[in-house]
Amino acid sequence: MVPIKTKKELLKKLNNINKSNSLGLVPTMGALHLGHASLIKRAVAENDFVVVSIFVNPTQFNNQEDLLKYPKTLTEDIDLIKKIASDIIVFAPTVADIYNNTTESNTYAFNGLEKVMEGAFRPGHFNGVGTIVEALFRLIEPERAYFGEKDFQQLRIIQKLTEIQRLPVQIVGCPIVREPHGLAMSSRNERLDPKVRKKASFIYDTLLSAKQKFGMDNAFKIKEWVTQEFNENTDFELEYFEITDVATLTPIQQKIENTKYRAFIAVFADNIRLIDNIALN
Ligand SMILES: Nc1ncnc2c1ncn2[C@@H]1O[C@H](COP(=O)(O)OP(=O)(O)OP(=O)(O)O)[C@@H](O)[C@H]1O
Ligand SMILES: CC(C)(CO)[C@@H](O)C(=O)[O-]
Ligand code: BAL
Repeated sequence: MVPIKTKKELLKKLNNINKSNSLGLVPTMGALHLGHASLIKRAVAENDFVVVSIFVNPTQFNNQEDLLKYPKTLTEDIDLIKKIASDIIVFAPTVADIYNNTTESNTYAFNGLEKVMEGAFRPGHFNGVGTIVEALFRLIEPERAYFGEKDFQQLRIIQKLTEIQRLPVQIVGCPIVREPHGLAMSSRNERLDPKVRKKASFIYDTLLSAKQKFGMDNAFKIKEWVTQEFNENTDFELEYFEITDVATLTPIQQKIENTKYRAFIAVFADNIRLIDNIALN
């Protein structure tokens, strides 16, 4: 399995596939783990052909250190993909090939979705994500594309992107895969000190307790409780905790009748930023 390095080569490969075959796309930034594997397996089960893209997209990073230190493990990534299916097409282009040396993002209006949580704390992030995902969709023209609920807000952004840009692709959301102690799998976990990584189950434990308390308390009280928990824990620094109406991802303070809620969290551990989320009802 040899990764395809250029758009031109990829188009040549895709042109050899009969148009009656379905094509699934799994966009990633590499350093693959079992969370990615679950997306790839689902794509393989639901499509005749699958493309996995591996591209650390510079325009979605608002922090240069985060970009420079992003783990890169292409050889191991290929091994993981090969074990799932030998005919998966791996697309691992260079920045120059994708952006033609102008690393500018498009500007999108995602109906306010881009202004809360990840959008608020990572300025320009969703414009960068939209730019690369739109470029991949236009290049590859998949019938289905697979995204993880670990990045739940991103999943919603991509659904909005396909709507506003009229991109004919079905977006498939996949459940969060966790490490044995509950920490959501993430490529950035590789950068954690092993001791801190073990302790980071604290993040998911907090979400589980918040879910339990949410049955009895209001959103404001839960937020106060979570803030207090993090104030007392010196290993982790809370960036945000929000309870949202899952239909709009608008943060709420009070419960509203007949509404589904989801809680979102972003935390720094060892200067590494981790996110997670949970359905509350
Ligand atoms: N634990 C997980 N469970 C399910 N899907 C996941 C998980 N981790 C990542 N994904 C999904 O895989 C796709 C590619 O994600 P990406 O390559 O950024 O990996 P990542 O582990 O999220 O890395 P990081 O959070 O460190 O950027 C995204 O759609 C993402 O939501
Ligand atoms: C969707 C994506 C591959 C775009 O670079 C990235 O944001 C990710 O890995 O979640
Ligand atoms: N997994 C989301 C991509 C990012 O953190 O930039």
